[in-house]
Amino acid sequence: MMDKIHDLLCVPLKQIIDERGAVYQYLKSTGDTFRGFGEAYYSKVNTNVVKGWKFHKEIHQHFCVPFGRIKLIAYDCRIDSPSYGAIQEIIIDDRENYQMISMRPEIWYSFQALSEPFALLANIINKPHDPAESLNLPLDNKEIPYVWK
Ligand SMILES: Cc1cn([C@H]2C[C@H](O)[C@@H](COP(=O)(O)OP(=O)(O)O[C@H]3O[C@H](C)C(=O)[C@H](O)[C@H]3O)O2)c(=O)[nH]c1=O
Repeated sequence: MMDKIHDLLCVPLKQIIDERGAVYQYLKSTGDTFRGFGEAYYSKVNTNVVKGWKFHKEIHQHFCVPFGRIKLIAYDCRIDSPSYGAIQEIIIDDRENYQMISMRPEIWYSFQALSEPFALLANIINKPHDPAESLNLPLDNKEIPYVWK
C-alpha cells in the first residue's frame, strides 16, 4: 500500500550483532520523537491473530518488534490532516524491517502476527496505560475502510 500518514514516522533502527548475540536499539530520550516515559510493555500476538482496532486519544506510542514479524495497519481519521482517509501498511520485524514506529494519538491501528509461534510488539508510551483514554472498534466495522483477510 502506498499511502503515508502525516506524522506517523518509521525510523530504521540498528542491530549490533556479534558472535555472542546482539544489541537491538529501540528508543533514546534524545530522539526527535521522544515525548517522555509513562510505561513500557509487550503485546504478544499469536500467529495470524489480528488485534484491533485501537485508538488513543492522548498517548504517543513507540512500537518495535524485538521478536517475530508484525503487519501493522494504520488509518488516519483526522479531518484536518493532510493525509485524512489514508491507510498505511507497515511491516515491522526483528530482521530486515527492524524499525521503530512513532505513532501519535488519534490514529486507528490494528496489527497481525505473521511469524510463528507468535510475535512481540513492544510499546513505549508517554503516559501510564489508562483504559479510559482509548477507543476500540471491531475488526469488521463501517468506519475504517480496510478489510482484514
Ligand atoms: C497495556 C495494558 C493492558 N492491561 C490489561 C488490560 C486488559 O485486561 C489486558 C489486555 O489488554 P489489551 O487487550 O489492550 O492488550 P493488547 O490487545 O495486546 O493491546 C495492548 O498492546 C497494544 C500494542 C496496544 O496498542 C494497546 O493500546 C495495548 O492495550 O491487559 C493492563 O492492565 N495494563 C497495561 O498496561
